[in-house]
Amino acid sequence: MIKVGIVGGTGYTGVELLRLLAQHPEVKIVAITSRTEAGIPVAEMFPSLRGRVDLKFTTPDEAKLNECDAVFFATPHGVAMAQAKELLTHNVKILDLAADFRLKDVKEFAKWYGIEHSCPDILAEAVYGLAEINREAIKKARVVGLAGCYPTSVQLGLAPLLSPKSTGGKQLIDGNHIISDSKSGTSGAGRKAEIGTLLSEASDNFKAYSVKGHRHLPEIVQGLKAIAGHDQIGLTFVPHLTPMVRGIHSTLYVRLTEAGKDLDYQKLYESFYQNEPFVDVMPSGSHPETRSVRGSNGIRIAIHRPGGGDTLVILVVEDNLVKGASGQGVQCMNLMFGLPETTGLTQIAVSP
Ligand SMILES: NC(=O)C1=CN([C@@H]2O[C@H](COP(=O)(O)OP(=O)(O)OC[C@H]3O[C@@H](n4cnc5c(N)ncnc54)[C@H](OP(=O)(O)O)[C@@H]3O)[C@@H](O)[C@H]2O)C=CC1
Ligand SMILES: CC(=O)N[C@@H](CCC(=O)OP(=O)(O)O)C(=O)O
Repeated sequence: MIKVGIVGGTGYTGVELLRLLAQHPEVKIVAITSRTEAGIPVAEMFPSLRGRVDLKFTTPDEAKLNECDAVFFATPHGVAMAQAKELLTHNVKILDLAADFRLKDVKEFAKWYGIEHSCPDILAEAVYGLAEINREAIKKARVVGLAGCYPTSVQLGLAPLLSPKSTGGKQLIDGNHIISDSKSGTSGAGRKAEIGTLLSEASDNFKAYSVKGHRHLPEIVQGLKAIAGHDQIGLTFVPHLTPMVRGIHSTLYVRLTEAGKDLDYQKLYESFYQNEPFVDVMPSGSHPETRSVRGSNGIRIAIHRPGGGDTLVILVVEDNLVKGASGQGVQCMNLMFGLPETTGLTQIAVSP
């Protein structure tokens, strides 16, 4: 059994990790931390875990994280990098749900996250945690910086149009003018008390935010450049807050080039994702719904070419807490420990 610790067990991604790992046949959860709830039984705080998780929250200092095989950080940005060195000296593998190990450029990290990176050497060896793109590197990684929630939907939605594996090196789209119109449920903002996510503020309401620049923009651009193998990427990314709890819906708009006008994009996507257990390319003309992935590690994609014109519209849905966070983490952990990638992740979505 893989001995797993979770730092930040009271947040939304932390409790989602508990839900998934408590059902994982190869995992034993041995430590779960909370500074504010230390000493409280996990199942008292989350009755959904009664009879399934028999642990109490401990402070991060008391938790025996060095004795784990893997530690998940479901914490704010900056926490994982402070503990990474110590854990690595004890051969503990690290999976960070925050952004400490995502952006490779430390100046960009400081600019967007407002903190200096404390371990650039570990950042240099860390692998970006998006299994469909980076599978082989994740298998060998000691540190994985799991992809962000919005970035997962945008990168997987665009990868077949940019990756030389499917384009054969041709520029099928104008990479400098990509638009991502993305919407998230309120759980994306975490469990902390904030006015914007109060029921009376967020329900019966809909708005864009961070149009000037969201911290996921550099992460998505970095990822798209890596997928494409060139730097000609320009992205307009506009996130929105929707009155739902879980789910992300990204609507992606791209302009086809002359070289890309005569292709069958349905076939291109189906072929690119044919062996991916968590990516469902829906039949042509579909309109995927967020509830079709709610609680599952699936991501559903549909391709449209309105009026047969030069604009391709790609619709992508995922559960931000599963494929956008904790499920992605378990998928990467499976790869790091040589397990079948779908182990513990075969839940069907809760729909309706
Ligand atoms: N919500 C989402 O959809 C997604 C979130 N993420 C990322 O995952 C991380 C966790 O997100 P989320 O679960 O939403 O956050 P929450 O705010 O819901 O939870 C944060 C957790 O971290 C703990 N924590 C806070 N500060 C510290 C600290 N300094 N040291 C140790 N533990 C700490 C908190 O417990 P306590 O204070 O009691 O210790 C709490 O359990 C964030 O970095 C977020 O950006 C990534 C993808 C999607
Ligand atoms: C709705 C909402 O507020 N979403 C969050 C993003 C989710 C998140 O936690 O970001 P990471 O994936 O980088 O960890 C936001 O826009 O800041």
